[in-house]
Amino acid sequence: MAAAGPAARRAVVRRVAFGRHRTARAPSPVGPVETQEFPPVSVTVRVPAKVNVQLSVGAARPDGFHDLANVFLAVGLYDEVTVAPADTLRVTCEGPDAAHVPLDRTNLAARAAEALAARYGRSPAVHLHIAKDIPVAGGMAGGSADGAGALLACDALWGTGASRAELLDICAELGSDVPFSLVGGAALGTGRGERLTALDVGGTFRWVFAMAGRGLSTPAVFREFDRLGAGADIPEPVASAELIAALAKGDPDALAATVSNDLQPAALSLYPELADTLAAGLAAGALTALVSGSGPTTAFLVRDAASAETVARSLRASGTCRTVRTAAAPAPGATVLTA
Ligand SMILES: C[C@](O)(CO)[C@H](O)COP(=O)(O)OP(=O)(O)OC[C@H]1O[C@@H](n2ccc(N)nc2=O)[C@H](O)[C@@H]1O
Ligand SMILES: Nc1ncnc2c1ncn2[C@@H]1O[C@H](COP(=O)(O)OP(=O)(O)OP(=O)(O)O)[C@@H](O)[C@H]1O
Repeated sequence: MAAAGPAARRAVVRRVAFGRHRTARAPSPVGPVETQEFPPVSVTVRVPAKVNVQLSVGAARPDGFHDLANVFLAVGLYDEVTVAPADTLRVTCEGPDAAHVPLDRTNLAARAAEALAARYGRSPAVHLHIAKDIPVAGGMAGGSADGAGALLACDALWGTGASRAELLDICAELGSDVPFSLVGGAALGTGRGERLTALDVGGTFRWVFAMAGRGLSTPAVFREFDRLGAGADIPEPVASAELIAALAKGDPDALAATVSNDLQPAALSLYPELADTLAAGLAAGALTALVSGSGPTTAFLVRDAASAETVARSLRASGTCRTVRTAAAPAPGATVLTA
């Protein structure tokens, strides 16, 4: 599953090095030709979005975070992060939501470059360009994807050779969702979601996503979860064995029967119109409908590609959302693209 695994990473980086970078040939009339590799000119990494098929949330911890049983599934909607040497660290972004993406050092891609540079005692001066297709503030880990993508791209550009464990450590410092953006596939996240155990997926799951008219702030949704649950006894979050079995079987009906999201009531409380989107997708034949993570993107699991088209068409016609996309899962994690 992990396209970002050490062996895979070495392989792709080598592909980039051989495919794209200048190789100097020293003139040598006799004897073997000497070759010398130059560092890459730029590196592009593709990173998937996620949907949470189970999101069980415990009580607020003293540090303000919540313990989770968080079953992530990477889906085939992608951002691409390109990194190239520059005089100073700067970020640019293109895509339908680009206007909502911060271009200063609060951008998760910039923070990732700074974190890796600090660890290796080097300058973080790079130009990071984000081609953004994942909705912003949509509950699909778009910023996290850019953080993981920038980290892997800088690692390849600078030839730092950081281990997978080191990269995952930096990811966890950047945000709870960032480690999963690096590894992709499917995984159970415990702790605040950053401690990952890979899960088997036995087939392709088809999804339709409805993007909402505005975003929701993740901290605000967790706060609303706390407000709605105030005074109640909040159980420890536990992963569902039935759901993990459904993923392993690749069975969409079984998965539809077991998905859950404890943040959904909080997201609906802050954005009540999402109930109309969920109802429209269900009426069109989706096997199940849920808010993706902290929302407000809504996710519809369907049986096959034909059903995805039907549900997508109905959602577009319903007037209850901004845009509609279809995607398959699982998707690989952050991957260096061939030069
Ligand atoms: C809702 C999810 O997307 C589900 O995968 C994640 O739990 C959120 O992950 P994220 O966006 O990477 O969030 P972080 O950047 O780590 O945290 C942002 C804020 O969300 C809240 N937060 C996040 C994760 C968590 N387990 N408990 C929390 O209460 C905290 O208020 C935190 O300050
Ligand atoms: N590279 C980035 N892309 C988008 N937003 C970013 C980025 N870096 C920082 N941000 C900030 O993070 C906020 C949340 O954006 P993001 O798209 O990651 O939300 P999300 O998908 O709901 O996150 P999650 O699903 O991980 O909770 C944005 O409103 C923006 O201020």
